[in-house]
Amino acid sequence: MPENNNKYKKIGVLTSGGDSPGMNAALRAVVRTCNYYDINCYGIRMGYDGLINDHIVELGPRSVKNLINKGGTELKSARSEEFRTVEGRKKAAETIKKHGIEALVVIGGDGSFTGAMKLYEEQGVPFIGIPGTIDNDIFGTDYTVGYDTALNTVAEAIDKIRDTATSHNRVFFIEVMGRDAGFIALNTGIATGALDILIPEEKDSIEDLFQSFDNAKKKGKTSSIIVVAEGDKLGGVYDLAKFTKMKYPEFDVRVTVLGHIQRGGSPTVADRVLASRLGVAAVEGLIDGRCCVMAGMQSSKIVFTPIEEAIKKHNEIDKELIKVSNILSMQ
Ligand SMILES: Nc1ncnc2c1ncn2[C@@H]1O[C@H](COP(=O)(O)OP(=O)(O)O)[C@@H](O)[C@H]1O
Ligand SMILES: O=P(O)(O)OC[C@H]1O[C@](O)(COP(=O)(O)O)[C@@H](O)[C@@H]1O
Ligand SMILES: [Mg+2]
Repeated sequence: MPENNNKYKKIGVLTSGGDSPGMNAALRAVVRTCNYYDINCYGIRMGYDGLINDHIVELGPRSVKNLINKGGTELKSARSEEFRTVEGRKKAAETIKKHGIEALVVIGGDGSFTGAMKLYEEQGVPFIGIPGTIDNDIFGTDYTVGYDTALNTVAEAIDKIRDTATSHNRVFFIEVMGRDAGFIALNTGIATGALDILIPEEKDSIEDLFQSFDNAKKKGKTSSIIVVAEGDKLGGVYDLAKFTKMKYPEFDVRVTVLGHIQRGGSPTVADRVLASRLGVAAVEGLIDGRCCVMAGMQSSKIVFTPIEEAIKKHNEIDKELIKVSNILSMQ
């Protein structure tokens, strides 16, 4: 029998915040690792709402069969307003106590980790986080679970838009997800040969955008794709399209908002492997007595990062990527 130093007998697992492809693979890994170490695993449905409302089911290795390839989250997710209150978190702690759950694995993003930290500080419930969000906006891991799948979904969609953009000599503004982060926009922009990429981390100006159009005209380009992160500060895609049309009345401008298709679909191999490794690491981390950390992957190695750092610090946008995009798009 493998060693379970911390003597945990019951661990709960939940998915919270925006779902992401690979959350199911992480769940499967957590459940099966618990079983390996002779720990009973409890699935909490609907994120923190499930803790508050006692929606808890015991999960064994067979309960997570046929899940590794499925998008979404079998446990379901929620953005729980009640959990943001001290009262809500008290109710959550009562449910945890009632079931004898001793620690949690929280699969989610920065918001979910903030909530878990408060639950620990106020109610003493230990936890380890697994970064599950398409946004890749969490410090302490090179990639979050779901990001790679989202990149591929976006690239496939933009490739299709390129076909019609080229056929009609059109300019397309394409909005991709990322409330506060430009990772999806920057990487898919490079991958799809965007003329310009607008992200919240960079100070863009409309003049810079117009300069890209002027340059494209000079180079003889007849259609263009501009990838815009949802959280870009310059304005939304519709305003950008309007201003562009005002400046260049001869342009045939269209807008596509890719929206929630970016969050669905079967996870890529990279996401499945990442989720599986982090799921095992999270349970083993708890067994080793770790708390209030996030299991992440840096340079292909498991790294545990204090949750405050994971939330507060930010993965910097790699300036080299911006340079690559600029060099390649302006030729
Ligand atoms: N400051 C906070 N205090 C307590 N709970 C929070 C806080 N921020 C987020 N949460 C909880 O975590 C949930 C998920 O957070 P959210 O920001 O929506 O997604 P993500 O975890 O993907 O970033 C919220 O709905 C809420 O229940
Ligand atoms: O599905 P919702 O609630 O409309 O949220 C949309 C947001 O969720 C995300 O897809 C993921 O964000 P989180 O991981 O923080 O939940 C963002 O990119 C997007 O802005
Ligand atoms: Mg978030």
